[in-house]
Amino acid sequence: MGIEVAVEGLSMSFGRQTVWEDVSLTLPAGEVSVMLGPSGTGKTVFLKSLIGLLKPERGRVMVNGVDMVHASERRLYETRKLFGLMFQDGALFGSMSLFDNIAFPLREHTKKKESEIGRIVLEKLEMVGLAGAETKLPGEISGGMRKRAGLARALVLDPQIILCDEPDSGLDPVRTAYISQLLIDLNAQIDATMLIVTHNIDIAATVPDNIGMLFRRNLVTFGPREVLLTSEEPVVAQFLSGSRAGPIGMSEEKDAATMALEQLQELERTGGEAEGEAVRSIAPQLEPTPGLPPRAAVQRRRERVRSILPGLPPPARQAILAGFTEAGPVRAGSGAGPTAVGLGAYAPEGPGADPELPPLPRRRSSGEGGRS
Ligand SMILES: Nc1ncnc2c1ncn2[C@@H]1O[C@H](COP(=O)(O)OP(=O)(O)OP(=O)(O)O)[C@@H](O)[C@H]1O
Repeated sequence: MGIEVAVEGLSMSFGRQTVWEDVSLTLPAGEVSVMLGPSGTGKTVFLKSLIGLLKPERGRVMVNGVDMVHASERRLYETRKLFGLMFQDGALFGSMSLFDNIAFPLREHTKKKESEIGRIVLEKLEMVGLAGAETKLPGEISGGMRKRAGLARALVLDPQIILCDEPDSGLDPVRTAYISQLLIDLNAQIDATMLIVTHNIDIAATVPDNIGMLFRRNLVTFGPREVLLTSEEPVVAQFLSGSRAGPIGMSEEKDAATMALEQLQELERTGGEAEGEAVRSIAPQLEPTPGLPPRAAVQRRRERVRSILPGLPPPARQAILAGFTEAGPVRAGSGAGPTAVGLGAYAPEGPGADPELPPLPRRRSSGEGGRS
């Protein structure tokens, strides 16, 4: 099972520029969390701070008893092995084949024999739907395939925490739906704690168990997905509806006069109806592809959320309780949820299959799948 990541009072500045301050949250073990936020609010900086690549000036990041902010280089090096990091662009070495790129962490950090390395690399390539592409160079494949290769590389050391920086950037909506499904499938298979940084509302609405949002140097919210998805906070409502009316401007923030004028225009346009209400129905969460095991995190989360239910806002409470009584999450392609509309399940295998899209994951046993 994945490891919990506890962030306590974290503040980060570059010189006189405060990126965010006093951020506290816990990524629950084995659950999938998303961090949203407009451009430039410090999502990538947050991700890098978790793994100790950047040093916030205050606060702690506790992983397995190690504080990633203050630990010695030796302890950091050891603890980083628990992490798999998927960079925005895949961060592959252009002159190396996919095989060598994915084998790189194994050759650097382990003493495994080449035969064992080969077995692991091919297994991870298959997990991300890239079986057969091992001899390709990064320049010979699409952006979506490069992202999946980056994910395969993040998996080779069997991480217990996976950090994904904008897995959807540069991808069309169909490829984004595939990567969403892939992330849920991976969580089902390895039960790792996952944090995904993204602007993408479809990913946020359908993939994670928990969602947070950074804005104006603060963590606006972090908690069960239903809390943000039903939130009436103006910044959240604007972000979810993709509207220009609200506190988020072209350069992240707007002045008060511009906001007041926009609110007036919006009131005139809608005749006073609350902006964004139409998008407040919650899309069902994706579930693993049939044949994969159910996500172990689902049951753990249910118990965890039940224990904090009384302290949550009423709309979130209602949505959570409704979710408890419904049949459960859906898969991309089932027709439910914004990402799912019009998509098939995974691409077909065999002749004529789209080489850009992953094949159906290998089935573990015919009796598994679905949710108990
Ligand atoms: N190494 C660095 N040195 C100085 N400033 C930095 C550094 N890294 C990031 N920043 C600044 O920190 C701020 C947050 O950047 P970050 O890339 O984390 O934002 P983001 O929310 O991930 O944005 P986007 O969604 O556009 O990728 C930006 O103003 C950026 O210029």
